[in-house]
Amino acid sequence: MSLLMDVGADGVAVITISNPPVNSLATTIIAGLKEKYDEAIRRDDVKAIVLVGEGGKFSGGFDINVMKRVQKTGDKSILPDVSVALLNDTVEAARKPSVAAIQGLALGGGLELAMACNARISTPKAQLGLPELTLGVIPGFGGTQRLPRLVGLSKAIEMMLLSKPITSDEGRKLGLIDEIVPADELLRVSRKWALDIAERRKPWLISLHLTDKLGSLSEARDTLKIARQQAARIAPNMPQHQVCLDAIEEGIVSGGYAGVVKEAKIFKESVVSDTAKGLIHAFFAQRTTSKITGVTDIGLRPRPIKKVAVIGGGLMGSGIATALILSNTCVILKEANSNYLQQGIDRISANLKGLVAKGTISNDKFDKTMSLVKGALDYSEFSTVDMVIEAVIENVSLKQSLFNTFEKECPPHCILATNTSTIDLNLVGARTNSHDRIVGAHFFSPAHVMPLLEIVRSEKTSPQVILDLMTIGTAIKKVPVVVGNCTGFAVNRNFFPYTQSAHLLVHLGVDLFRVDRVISSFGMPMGPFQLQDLAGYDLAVAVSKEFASAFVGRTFTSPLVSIMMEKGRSGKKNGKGYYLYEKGSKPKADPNVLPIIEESRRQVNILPGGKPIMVSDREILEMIFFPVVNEACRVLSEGIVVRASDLDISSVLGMGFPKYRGGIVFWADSVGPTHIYSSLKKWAKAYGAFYEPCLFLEERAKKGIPLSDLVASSGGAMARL
Ligand SMILES: C[C@H](O)CC(=O)SCCNC(=O)CCNC(=O)[C@H](O)C(C)(C)COP(=O)(O)OP(=O)(O)OC[C@H]1O[C@@H](n2cnc3c(N)ncnc32)[C@H](O)[C@@H]1OP(=O)(O)O
Repeated sequence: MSLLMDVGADGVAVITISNPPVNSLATTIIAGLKEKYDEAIRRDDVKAIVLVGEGGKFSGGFDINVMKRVQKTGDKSILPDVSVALLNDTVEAARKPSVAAIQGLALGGGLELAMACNARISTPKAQLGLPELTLGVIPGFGGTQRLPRLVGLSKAIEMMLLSKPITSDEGRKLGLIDEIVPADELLRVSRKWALDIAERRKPWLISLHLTDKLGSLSEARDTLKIARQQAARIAPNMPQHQVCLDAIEEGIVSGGYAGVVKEAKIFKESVVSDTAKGLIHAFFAQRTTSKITGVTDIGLRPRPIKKVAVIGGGLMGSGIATALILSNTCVILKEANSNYLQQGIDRISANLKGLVAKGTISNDKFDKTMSLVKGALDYSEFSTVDMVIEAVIENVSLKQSLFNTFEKECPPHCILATNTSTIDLNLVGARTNSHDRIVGAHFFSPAHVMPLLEIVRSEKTSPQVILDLMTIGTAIKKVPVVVGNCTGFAVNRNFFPYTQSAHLLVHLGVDLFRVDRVISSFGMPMGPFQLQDLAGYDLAVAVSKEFASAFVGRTFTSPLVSIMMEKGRSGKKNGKGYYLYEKGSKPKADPNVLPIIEESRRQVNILPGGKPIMVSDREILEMIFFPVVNEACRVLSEGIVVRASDLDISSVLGMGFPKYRGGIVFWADSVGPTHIYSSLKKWAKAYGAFYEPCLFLEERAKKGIPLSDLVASSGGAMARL
């Protein structure tokens, strides 16, 4: 980490920020910037200043580790005073102009630093944005004030509220960037701009003083009002959106400086909010998944995977193939007959057309991408593939025979992966001698959209194979999480009690639609019953049987889905589930389901004293999620994941657990293991073994140890991996 200042014969001081990999603005960098500026302003041989980032990136923003430290210690005084002391009083108030020379990216505090300069020169395609809201904080280095003044209020609000970066080319059109130049011209042109401003050949603009793009006060108020309504709709549980608008409004009503002061105050408060704690935890958790002891730290290098065979062109296989070809990997799609093969190719084509319709890819890219997939009815080309991903139905003997064939037809280096969501890897590979290269590649449906990839390893899977799959997973834009081998792996196993506890509550007399409402307002994308409508009832029945046999004594089997099917309801598939589905309108709760629920309640007959239980919304939430936490504890204690934060990120990306709550284990620790344990114990006594807390949870609750602290575990944890 360093900050160098080099003063040229032309009188331009070039200050280079160097803090790999993204030149984040660590506190020492910020202190160094202040020192270098003071020196540059003092020195007679300096006429102007150019700021640049080392290694092709301007800056990825304020060092997020500092915010994490504040959250841990509660000590806000370690947050440096950047917006007033550095940017306002030093950079912008200097007698010598500054130019930001931007390459690669200028995000968050990085862009804010650039906006305090008097001009910004950029290379093409640099990413510019203020993504602070995704971390639960607001821009805190003047971004809420300078961005609206440079690009206009509406665009600035859009960039901040959606945390959506723009390219420098778009920035040039908007007025954020003054000139686009090739990388090898960046420094020369930036120096010239700096001297031109110093010598008044170009205007000396101070972003905070600009007002021409703000519009009238009444227009601004209307824009802010609409933005507030949108924010309330898209981010109901996230306060940072509204307070960001408060800071913007202050600057418009009372002037830029007042806005900067208010923004700094709100920023500091937002750093310690629960939302920021959850989102910053998730930021690091997601990046930590790429570090696996014994795999990524032993000097192995990923082997190139150029060609992949996908077996089965059904929903999963075609989704996986789509994800691969979208990232330029050649795919051979193997099917059992030409009819199925055509259907598989059509599904891939439909997936891509969906992306064209959304504007995600162009028609040209569609053609190029489709040309990367080739259909096959035999194994003649398998001798050239680097990886096979089997995505056929969950039938053990079919899979065994396929893997036996792969072993014969594929080259010895080829990775043999299965997309099974349930079957033991050792069983899948039982008819091979290739256990070291057999691995689970568990995608989530739709596979070309869902970001999570569970990489399932058996005790025999080689580190090289795991590393290769992690690498291709990242290349196809998935977040790979390495997990151990067990029924349901990490995500499905962890979340089976979610649906079951929802069903149990309904059979204890709680209104089904109320359960869904409580869970959606907690932040899940939809309630468990609406999810069941969407996923399909056949799947619900099959999965429920699977878990009932794997986890004897801690499952709840509900007849409700079967009765729904008997009554001609199949969920969203036939438009009639717990909800009614009509094209163009939102799902409507169907009151005709109530007699079906009554019938199911009669069959199960567990209403205490024949009467429905009385529970608050908070209790509903806890009765659904505490059993999930309980299973998470078992997953942790069995070492199915290497650290608790992997389960957090899996729950967020695989199940839609609200990211701003940090993931399932992080949330559980914020609620407190003691409360979770005692609640489960109480419900186990009243309603049965489904709620019985596991030993891991009991131990942590009694000793006051956080669930995420695996080191403190008394054995068991990580034993498998
Ligand atoms: C007051 C201010 O307004 C507040 C702020 O500025 S808050 C910060 C705002 N900036 C951001 O939100 C950007 C966050 N970073 C990113 O989105 C992405 O890292 C990126 C687009 C910059 C680069 O992405 P990519 O190349 O895929 O690399 P990625 O793996 O994400 O990051 C590389 C490393 O840099 C770290 N990093 C990235 N941005 C960082 C930051 N702002 N602070 C600290 N570390 C950061 C990551 O944790 C990761 O560390 P690791 O190698 O130890 O796991």
